[in-house]
Amino acid sequence: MGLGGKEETSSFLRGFLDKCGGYAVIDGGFATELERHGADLNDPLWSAKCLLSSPHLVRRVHLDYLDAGANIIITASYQGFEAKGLSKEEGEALLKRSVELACEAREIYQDRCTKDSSDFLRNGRCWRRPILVAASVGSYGAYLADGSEYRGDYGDAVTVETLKDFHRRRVQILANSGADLIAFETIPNKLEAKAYVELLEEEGIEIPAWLSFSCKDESSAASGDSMLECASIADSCKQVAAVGVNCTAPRFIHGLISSIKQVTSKPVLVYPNSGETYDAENKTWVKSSEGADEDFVSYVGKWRDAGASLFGGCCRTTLNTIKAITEALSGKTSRVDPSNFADKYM
Ligand SMILES: C[S+](C)CC[C@H](N)C(=O)O
Ligand SMILES: N[C@@H](CCS)C(=O)O
Ligand SMILES: [Zn+2]
Repeated sequence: MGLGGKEETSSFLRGFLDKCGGYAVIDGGFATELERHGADLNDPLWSAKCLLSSPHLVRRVHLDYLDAGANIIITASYQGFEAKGLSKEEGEALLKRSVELACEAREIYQDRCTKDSSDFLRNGRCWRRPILVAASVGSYGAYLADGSEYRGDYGDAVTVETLKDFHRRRVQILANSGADLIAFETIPNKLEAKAYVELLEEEGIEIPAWLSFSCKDESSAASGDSMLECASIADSCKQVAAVGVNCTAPRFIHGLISSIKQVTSKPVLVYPNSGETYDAENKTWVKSSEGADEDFVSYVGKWRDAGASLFGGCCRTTLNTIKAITEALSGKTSRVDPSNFADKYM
């Protein structure tokens, strides 16, 4: 979906949201769905393991989220691959493959809509609409595989320069992979936000990006850095098309949207997790002392009223979460009527 420069980059997501009827649906927990299909992700590569062992499953999960109503599917490139038993070349090929698989799923979905419009009429599964592929870049903490994407405690030895160097190659590759945007996900601190913004500028990245933070309460990123500061850093960069929060307990989302809205007019995205806590040692999720709130969909209307415009789910959310979000938004917005979408957008 080529863009013609930074001016277009900044308005790209707004145009997309207009086409979606004002609000867009992001997919749900990707690894969670892989595990539901039997994938064992107890591996340093985590969900990226399936790019090697079961690419058909990666494509299938993307397709399932499209069937659930997603407008944006996020690639399986979340976990950094360096020094995880792969050569540099193998790691780079895997990054490209992650985008190809998502693009293939989109193509299959769109072909199915074209060829079998009766499918749409029969069960509402297939409905032509704008769909973007977002290339995931998980934080440095994700790569460390010790749960530090939920703490942001990288230590004094890690600087903005360290982080830029760590992320540079992955960002260059994903920017030229055919993805529509880069999803910087689960960012736990302002240091990494600064590194991403500088990297986007230094490398002259021409596809848009979003910056999405993991947070520990209603007003702070996981490290304790203020959300106001984190979102201001994101706001300062032209290539950043949206700012938001992911893999965070639903109970904090409303306050976080208010903080973000105070410092930016860019679109706000939210894709919370189930409210459980990640146990990095065993690579499992445990009930939080405050309880899980899997069924957060009833809050989507309130989050929309607070100013968010992109909604999805992160870890431990499922196809049902995304179906319910799609339903909640289509009941309340001017999302395009599927029956005349083709005339307008295809
Ligand atoms: C979003 S977390 C559940 C991803 C996995 C983590 N980086 C790990 O390797 O343990
Ligand atoms: N896109 C990633 C985010 C993990 S926090 C996933 O859904 O697995
Ligand atoms: Zn998550």
